[in-house]
Amino acid sequence: MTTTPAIRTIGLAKQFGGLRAVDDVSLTVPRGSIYGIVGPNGAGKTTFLNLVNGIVRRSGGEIEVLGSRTSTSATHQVARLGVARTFQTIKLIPGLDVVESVVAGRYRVRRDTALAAVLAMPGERKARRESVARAQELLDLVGLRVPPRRLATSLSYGEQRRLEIARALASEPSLLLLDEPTAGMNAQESAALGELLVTLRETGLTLVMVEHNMGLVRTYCTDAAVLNSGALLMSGEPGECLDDPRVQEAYFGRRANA
Ligand SMILES: Nc1ncnc2c1ncn2[C@@H]1O[C@H](COP(=O)(O)OP(=O)(O)OP(=O)(O)O)[C@@H](O)[C@H]1O
Repeated sequence: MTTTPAIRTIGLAKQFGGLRAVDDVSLTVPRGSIYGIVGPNGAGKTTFLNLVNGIVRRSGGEIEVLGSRTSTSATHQVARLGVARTFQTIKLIPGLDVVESVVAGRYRVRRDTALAAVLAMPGERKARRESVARAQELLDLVGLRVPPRRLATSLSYGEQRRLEIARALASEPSLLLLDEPTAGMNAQESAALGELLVTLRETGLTLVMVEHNMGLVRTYCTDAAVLNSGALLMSGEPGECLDDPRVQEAYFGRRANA
């Protein structure tokens, strides 16, 4: 049984010029958790995710992902360890249909090459059939029931968010990082997403989610961390974190005491 955490940061720091976007953050995300990262606007939440998957390089401190030291790793190296990511702004490739959008996410596990695809070699045809079949399974898993040939960008916002998750899952990750997955969703869609996270966790995945929807964090996260001005304010059980007076103060300032 693996005992290394999904993510461990030690004194992690990122400066943009004079701004400390992430400031001395030491955090452990246990495997198998649904880990919520919350905090006011500009707290450093997205930057933290960007540091973990190598989109931005740290200014100081150390990062371990799935048992490997990744402090200086590039995004593709972190991806190869089994890390996938969705973004605050949906990033679907224009012109691709629903199934192709998911297949596009399989690059980490597909062994076929672009040349093989062009030549349509027998091995490539088999790999492609497998990729399409897996894409359809994943669309089912995320509960996206739309015609497979429908253009991805024609889906509703909530559907596109699900499609993004299916695409991220297509790389068969062990750790999925989600940046504000319910942004723009209504209450019903948000709750459905929460249920999806629970289902994904049951498959053995670790999920880390930056989220402004406190109800969702309280209901579905197993653990939470609160960032404020780049620093870790507290971490622990989600309800305890969200009800802590220091966290209320960070969110609402003096109004919390009024
Ligand atoms: N590439 C960058 N260059 C300069 N400053 C940046 C960059 N990325 C983020 N920042 C700054 O770092 C701080 C933290 O930003 P970040 O996006 O991580 O916060 P956040 O907690 O995710 O905010 P929000 O909840 O509003 O998305 C902000 O002050 C932001 O303006």
